Formats: sequence, C-alpha cells, structure tokens
Amino acid sequence: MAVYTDVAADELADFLRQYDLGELLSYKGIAEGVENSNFLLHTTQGSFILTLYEKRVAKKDLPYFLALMTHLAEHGVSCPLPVKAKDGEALRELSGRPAAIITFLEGVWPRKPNATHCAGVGEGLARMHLAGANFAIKRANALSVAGWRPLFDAAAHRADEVQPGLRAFLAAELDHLSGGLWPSNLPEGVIHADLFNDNVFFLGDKLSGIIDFTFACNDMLAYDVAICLNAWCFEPDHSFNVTKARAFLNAYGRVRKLSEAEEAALPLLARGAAIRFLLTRLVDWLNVPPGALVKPKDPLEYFRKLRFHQSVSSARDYGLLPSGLVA
Ligand SMILES: Nc1ncnc2c1ncn2[C@@H]1O[C@H](COP(=O)(O)OP(=O)(O)OP(=O)(O)O)[C@@H](O)[C@H]1O
Ligand SMILES: N[C@@H](CCO)C(=O)O
Repeated sequence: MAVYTDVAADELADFLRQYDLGELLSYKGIAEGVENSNFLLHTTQGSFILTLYEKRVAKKDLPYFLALMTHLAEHGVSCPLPVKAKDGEALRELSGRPAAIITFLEGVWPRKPNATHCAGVGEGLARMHLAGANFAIKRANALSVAGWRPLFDAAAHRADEVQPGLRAFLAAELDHLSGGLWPSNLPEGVIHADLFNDNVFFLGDKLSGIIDFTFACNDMLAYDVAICLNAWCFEPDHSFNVTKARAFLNAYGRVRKLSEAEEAALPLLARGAAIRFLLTRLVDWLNVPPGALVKPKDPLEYFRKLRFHQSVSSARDYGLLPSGLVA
C-alpha cells in the first residue's frame, strides 16, 4: 500500500484504546501498494495492519470487504481477519478516513514469480471461488465494462503524453469491448479482482495467504482468471510466458474446471482485464497527489499485455489443451 494520509502517534494511541490490542509499541507506514494508506502496527498483543481507505474505495462497500474476509477465513481461505473493537465493530474512522485493523499474515509476496508460484495462485484462486459461493452479500464490479469509459474520459486528453497514439488506441479498444461482445452468461461469484503478486503471500513455494480484498465483488469467475493471467503470466519484459499460464490454468482447473464457454471467452476477458488496469494506472500516473508516499505503476506494461491479447485467437494460445484442462 501507500501512505496518502498520515497518522500522528498520539492519535493512533488514542484510536487503539477502542480495541483490546494492548499498548502501541511502534508503527510505520507501508510504502508498497497504490490504493489505500497502510500501517504496520506492533502492540503488546502482536502485529497488525491498519488501513485507511482512500479515494477509490466507497465507504458503503467496506462492510462487504470486511464480512467477505471473515467468510473466506471461515471457509478455509488463508486471509486476514478484521479485528473488532470493544464495541464489536471492525469499521471505524481515523484521520477523517474510514479505517480498519486486520490481522497480520506471515509470508512474503514473490518478487519474481515462477511457474510453481503460478500454480499456487491457480489453486488458491479456485479455492477462493468455491469458498465464496455461499457468501450472502453482493457487490457489483465498479470496474467492469461500464466503469472503463469514465476512466478513459478522465485521462484521454493527456494519454498521448504517456505514449503518442495511446488515446486513439484506447478509444478503439473500448469501442470493441463495449460493443456487445462482453459475455453475460458465464458463471458468476465472488471474485478478488486484484490478485496480483503483491497480494499473494508465500512461505517457500507454498501459498500462505491472500490479502487486499478492496476490489472484491461479484462478477464472472473467469474474469478473475483473466486478471491473473495478466498479472502472473508475463515476464518483466512484458512477453507472455505460456509455461506459467499453463501451470496457473491447470492448477485452477484441478480445483474448479472451466466450462467450454469460459475457456472460449478467455481472450476477450483478458483484453478487458488488461484495459481495466491500463486505465486505472493511466489515471493514477497522471494524478499523483503532491506529497504522497506512492510509486505509481507503469500503465504501458498493460498496453503491451493488451497488444498481446489482441493477437490471441483462442484459449489454446494460453496453454489450454483443446479438450480442456488436462494436467
Ligand atoms: N494482513 C497483512 N499481513 C501482512 N502484511 C500486509 C497485510 N496487509 C497488507 N500488508 C502489507 O501491505 C502491503 C500493501 O497492502 P495492500 O496490497 O493491501 O495495499 P493496496 O494499497 O490496497 O495495494 P494494491 O496496490 O495492491 O491495491 C502488502 O504488500 C504487504 O506488505
Ligand atoms: N494491482 C493494481 C493496483 C491496485 O489496483 C495494479 O497493478 O495496477
């Protein structure tokens, strides 16, 4: 995460008196991530993460995220648990922001993911999809097709500063994706929607936990698969790694088999996932708040990934065998 909103030590110590978490020993802002302000807290009771929710998170959605983490943890997914204050509520306010404390998860996120990590993510994602099946609360995906146009409108006038021709490229791709092709009848459920390598912790080669549910929502499960193909299966030079993709898709399919319709839709869903992150990154790139402790992510990484998906003709190009997922 980043730090957009600072918290003074005495303010934090006061805040912690609402909880049974002991005395504050130390705390520090976490520079990683781009969405919210996060702090690592050490108290006499242990380590915790404090999140102050920022611009892209609607306050009305916070109960969904907090209840989802609790639900998933109760259904076997290793993820942080929201910590309730003495009054039984996890969601509070600090420094004028909605705020929550969650438990600290052991593990490190892989800086250079390999095919074994990709397989771990495939299995973990599928398990999360199954665990979310009976989660009662619903939240629409604010960053699906209908959400991309406003992002484009916000950034279009400066897109060519980032790369000449980017504006026209994005306009054409948006027209293509919003022109009636986007699937509407694929299996839906709870999706993480941001399962990047910095949101998955490993101990050695074994997945130890999933964090950061602030984009979680109800949408097509295969869209989550497409987001992970983008996030995990490309190299630092942005070339596609089919070995990683095959490892990811096979591991996913061993837990939850993709239907033929889901497989057929993957190239289109992967284009959608790529433009979603291209657009949010572009908006962020052009609007870094002065003084914020944040390193904006490169939008052009997703331009290159999107170009790759535009060249894909079928899910076989992602390493899937024609008969389905055979390991
Ligand atoms: N429960 C947790 N246990 C341990 N570390 C955590 C936990 N939650 C967050 N962190 C640390 O904070 C960092 C950023 O967290 P997170 O990914 O939730 O932030 P974000 O701003 O929402 O980022 P993103 O850009 O991924 O959306 C993580 O990479 C990790 O180092
Ligand atoms: N995972 C996102 C940032 C959080 O939405 C990205 O890499 O663009």
